[in-house]
Amino acid sequence: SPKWEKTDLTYKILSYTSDLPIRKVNDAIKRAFRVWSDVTPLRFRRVYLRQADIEIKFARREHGDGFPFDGKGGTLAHAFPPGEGRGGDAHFDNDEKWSDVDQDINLFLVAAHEFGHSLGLDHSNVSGALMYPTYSYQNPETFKLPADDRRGIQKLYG
Ligand SMILES: CC(C)C[C@H](C(=O)NO)C(=O)N[C@@H](CC(N)=O)C(=O)NCc1cccc(N)c1
Ligand SMILES: [Zn+2]
Repeated sequence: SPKWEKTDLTYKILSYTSDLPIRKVNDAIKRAFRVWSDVTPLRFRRVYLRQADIEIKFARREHGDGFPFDGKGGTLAHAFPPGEGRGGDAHFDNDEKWSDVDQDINLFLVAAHEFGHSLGLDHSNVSGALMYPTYSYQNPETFKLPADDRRGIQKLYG
């Protein structure tokens, strides 16, 4: 499966959700990247003006990549595997109710899952894994990367 051939990756946030303050979105995304940099040699740096490896945006319905979102529920977000151009990019469905700590859709958890895809991981069939296909809420304060996900990312970048 495709992987990044460099360890210093850049990301850029192109748009936001109105459900959360900008600083909380920035922080959730920063913490979601840290899930993966904590267990690999990968480093993530935010850029503001230049093009980035991983471009992040919130969008609804058709948003220019041929994979339209579907309104509230269903698909929450999607991300492209590593590569040039839109490779690595992560899009979040702006028709979801994004949350920081309570039970709506937790942005940190979804972003951590999407960035797994951005780094080259597919879905896992291990229930409880971050890369399991369906979302289940867990307290982001006590989040610990499950063993299956750590194994998967270290196989790619260990
Ligand atoms: C076919 C894909 C475009 C589905 C899409 C996904 O997997 N994106 O990465 C997605 O939004 N899946 C939902 C499935 C669902 N509505 O339950 C999901 O929760 N994925 C994000 C997610 C977040 C956090 C943890 C886990 N395990 C999954
Ligand atoms: Zn997924």
